[in-house]
Amino acid sequence: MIAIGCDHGGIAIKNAVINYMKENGIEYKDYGCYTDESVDYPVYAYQVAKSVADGDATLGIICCGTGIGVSMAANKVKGVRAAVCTDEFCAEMTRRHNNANIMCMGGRVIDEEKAVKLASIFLNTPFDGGRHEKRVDMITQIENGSFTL
Ligand SMILES: O=C(CO)[C@H](O)[C@H](O)[C@H](O)COP(=O)(O)O
Repeated sequence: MIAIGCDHGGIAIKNAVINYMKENGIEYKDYGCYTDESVDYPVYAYQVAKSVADGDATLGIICCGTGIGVSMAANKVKGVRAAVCTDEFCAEMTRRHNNANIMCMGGRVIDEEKAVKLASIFLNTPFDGGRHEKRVDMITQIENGSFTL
């Protein structure tokens, strides 16, 4: 299951990504928001992040105006590696190298077509492992307070 959420700044691209997932039979849970009324992005970022961190969702997508606010909030949840992506290369590399489990996008930065393209790449690209495994483990150690130089 893919967890997805947004604030008012990201609702148009979130809806486009939801349409893509519907068309492709991808199971998802939409944590809101559901209108373009102004809301507070941490409310939605937190719910998607929790869903991924708890193992309910395999991956998550969160959209706000820039993608930055939701990524900051999501990355405060233990176990989350959320990446802001604005292009195809980053959407691919953050899965292959960082094993990102959440992608964040900005509805005031990219259009709906680009958001769908980035989502399809993010959802279909596996982690490369290998040398990247150790580096991702270091991120987890920083998170746990066990990282040493
Ligand atoms: O958190 C953000 C910026 O990093 C998001 O883009 C929000 O969507 C944005 O701050 C909302 O702004 P608004 O002026 O309240 O619509």
